[in-house]
Amino acid sequence: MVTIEEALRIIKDQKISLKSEPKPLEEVLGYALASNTVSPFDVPEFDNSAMDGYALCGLYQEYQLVGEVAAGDSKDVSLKDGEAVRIFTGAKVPKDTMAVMMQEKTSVKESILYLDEMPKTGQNIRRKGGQLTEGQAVFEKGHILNPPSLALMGSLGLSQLEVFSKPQVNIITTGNELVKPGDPKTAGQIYESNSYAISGALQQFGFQHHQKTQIKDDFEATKAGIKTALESCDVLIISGGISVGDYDFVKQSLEENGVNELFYKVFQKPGKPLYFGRKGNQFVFALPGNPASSLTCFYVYVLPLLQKLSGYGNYGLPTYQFPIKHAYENRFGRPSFLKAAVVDGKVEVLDGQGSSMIQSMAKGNALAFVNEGEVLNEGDLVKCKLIA
Ligand SMILES: Nc1nc2c(c(=O)[nH]1)N[C@H]1C(S)=C(S)[C@@H](COP(=O)(O)OP(=O)(O)OC[C@H]3O[C@@H](n4cnc5c(N)ncnc54)[C@H](O)[C@@H]3O)O[C@H]1N2
Ligand code: MOO
Repeated sequence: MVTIEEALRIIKDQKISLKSEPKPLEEVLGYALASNTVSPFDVPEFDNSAMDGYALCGLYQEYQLVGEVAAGDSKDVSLKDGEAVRIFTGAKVPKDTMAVMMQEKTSVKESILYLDEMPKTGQNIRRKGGQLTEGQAVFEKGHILNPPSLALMGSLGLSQLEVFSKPQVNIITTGNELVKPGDPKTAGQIYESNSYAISGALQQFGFQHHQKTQIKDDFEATKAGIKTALESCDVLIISGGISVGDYDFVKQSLEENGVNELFYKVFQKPGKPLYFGRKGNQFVFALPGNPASSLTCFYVYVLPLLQKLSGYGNYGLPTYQFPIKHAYENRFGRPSFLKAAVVDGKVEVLDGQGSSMIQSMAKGNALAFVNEGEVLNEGDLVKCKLIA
């Protein structure tokens, strides 16, 4: 049995080699960049107008109107002192423009432009290189591409990026009692639900599973199922069959498939019988079958590994501290990730902390960490991971 810290440290310390691939800009959200990016040109590339209005040459309150420049116009307009042109947001400002006045502060009579106020030098002009200059560092290798990053890369004209590949994930669920939702079931059977939670949590963080297999509680079937799954994945996530029952065959089947144990059992609730192992460059998590245990272990342990394998520098859900809404004592005898709801900046520990209870987790949005035996008073700060 290891502590939570030891388990996380073992995951963090895994030596891995990252793969990279070129991908189109449309498909790189959530990927980490595999190389540094510098700006190929100044952004913006030319002085341009921040407003719909008038580009002014010289600083006066009256000008002779001599033409128009729209966004995208490439013609070179030159202005003489005392002249102005109609201009629109994003349009290249004529050479010698001193300022742009927004149209709401102007009036025009017979080609004479009148300003309601004196313009100021540089007013409403977005300068060449104002955001980035040619050759300037934009992102370092490892930067995780979020929507504004995609906009920035697009604005640099980059249609394809070199990113770290994401791991291929397979899922196995185990249990004779499990029936696919929608299929008929008999007494003693239940509907299989963990794979939907795991697959959903994968999607929540930009991953997806490749194969999903359901295996009966049978040693040979488990061994064969694991062998097949390991033929096509970087990370195998198994749910159930990892405890000490007579029908829990996962651990032995992993050993017989050449998977080396890195830890088994974590001093925590839920998810005590969690297993983590490695075979070459492949990793295996066997998550305890109880629905809340399996999903909690996904968020706390599986997600950081998947992100590390995707080239993330910082991985795992961040921890935030919130004051607790009510007094609470952890009487579970183990450090606990409690199903909780963070609302209006306060955390509430929800009813229904059993490892099989998924309803409370579904209605909440956080895992609140409370140490073994810890006694909290209303307002005390609690470490939380937000899961929704
Ligand atoms: N003698 C002991 N018994 C148990 C221990 C222990 O230390 N000693 N640990 C308990 C804890 S803690 C957990 S968690 C479970 C984990 O057991 P397994 O990983 O072997 O899981 P199963 O026995 O296969 O299933 C547990 C529970 O979850 C339901 N389940 C399983 N898979 C699914 C699924 N895909 N969808 C929905 N529900 C699922 C299953 O029906 C069981 O009710 O062991 C305790 N026992
Ligand atoms: O620790 Mo067990 O994982 O669900 O209660």
